[in-house]
Amino acid sequence: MADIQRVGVVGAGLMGSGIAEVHARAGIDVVVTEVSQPALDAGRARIEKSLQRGVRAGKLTEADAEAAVKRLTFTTDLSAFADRDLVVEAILEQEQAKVEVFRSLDKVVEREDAIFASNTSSIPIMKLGMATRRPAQVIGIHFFNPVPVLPLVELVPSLLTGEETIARAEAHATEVLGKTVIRSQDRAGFIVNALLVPYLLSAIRMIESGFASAVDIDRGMELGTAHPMGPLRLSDLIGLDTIKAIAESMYEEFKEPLYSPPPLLLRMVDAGLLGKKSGRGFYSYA
Ligand SMILES: CC(=O)CC(=O)SCCNC(=O)CCNC(=O)[C@H](O)C(C)(C)COP(=O)(O)OP(=O)(O)OC[C@H]1O[C@@H](n2cnc3c(N)ncnc32)[C@H](O)[C@@H]1OP(=O)(O)O
Repeated sequence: MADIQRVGVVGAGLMGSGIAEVHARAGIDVVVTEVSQPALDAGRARIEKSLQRGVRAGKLTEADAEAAVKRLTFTTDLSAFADRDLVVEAILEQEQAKVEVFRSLDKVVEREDAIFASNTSSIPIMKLGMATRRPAQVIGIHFFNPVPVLPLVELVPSLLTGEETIARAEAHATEVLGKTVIRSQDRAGFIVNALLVPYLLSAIRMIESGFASAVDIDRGMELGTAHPMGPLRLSDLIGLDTIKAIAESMYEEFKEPLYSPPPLLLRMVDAGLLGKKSGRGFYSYA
C-alpha cells in the first residue's frame, strides 16, 4: 500500500537481506541494521550478489539493480529507524533477542502508526507485541527463502493485532511486493513450518538411523514427488541452526515428539555445520 514508503529491516542475514532486497526492488527506501559492521558488510554483499543474479536471469535490468542499491542504507545504529513506516525484524530465531529488538523499536520509532513486523517462523507474535506499547501494530510477516524467488508470505496477527495493521500489512505484501498472502493463527510454526519442519526432521532421523543416504533421500523426494530440492539440501539452504531453533519452539509449544530436534541435528549445529551458509551441512559447498 502506498502509505508504507520507508521500511527498516533488522538483521541482514539470509532472510533479512532478502527482505531488504525485495523492498528496494519494489521502489521502497530501506534502512538495514546489523549488530556489527562485518555482519552489515556481509548482508550488503549478499544483496548485491542476488541483484546481479537477478540481472543475469533477466528478472531486472542493470539500471534497476543500481537503483535498488541506491535505495538501501546500511547502519549499525537502530535510531536510523525513527521515521520508518514499517520495520521488519529478521534476526536469529531467539525469543529473548527478538523481545529486546521490539522493546528498542518501540523506543526508537517515532511514527505513531508504524507497523512492527517479525519474520519469525515460530516465536509467538503475542510475546513480541507485549514487548511494545503498541501490540495492535505488531504482526508476523513471514517470508520464504530465497525471498526474491518464492512468492509466499504468511501473515500472522496476534490476538491483539488491529484490523488496520492486518489490512495495511496485507496490502503492502501483495500490492507493493507482489507476494501471495496466506493467513495463520499465532501458533509456533504457522502453516508452512508446521508441515515442513517435521518432514525435514524425519529425513534427518532417516540418516541418523542409517536408513538411507542423504543423496538417496533427496533424490527420492525430488524425482518421486517433484519437489524442487530434497529435504536435506533444503535443510542446508534454510540453515541447520534455524531449523533447530524452529523445532525447539514448536516442541516447546506443542510437546509433540515429532517436533523435537534429533541429536544429529544438535551435534551438527554444535560443530558449526550449519549448511550452505557455513560451507558444510549434509553437503559441502566449496
Ligand atoms: C524456514 C522458514 O521459516 C521458511 C523457509 O524459508 S522454508 C524454505 C522455503 N524454500 C524452499 O522450499 C526452496 C525450495 N527450492 C527451490 O524453490 C529451488 O530449488 C530454488 C529456487 C532455491 C532454486 O531453484 P533452481 O531452479 O535451482 O535455481 P534457479 O533456476 O537459479 O532459480 C529459479 C528461478 O528463480 C530466479 N532467480 C534466482 N535467483 C534470483 C534472484 N536473486 N532474483 C530474482 N530471480 C531469481 C531464476 O531466474 C529462476 O527463474 P525462472 O524459473 O523464471 O527461470
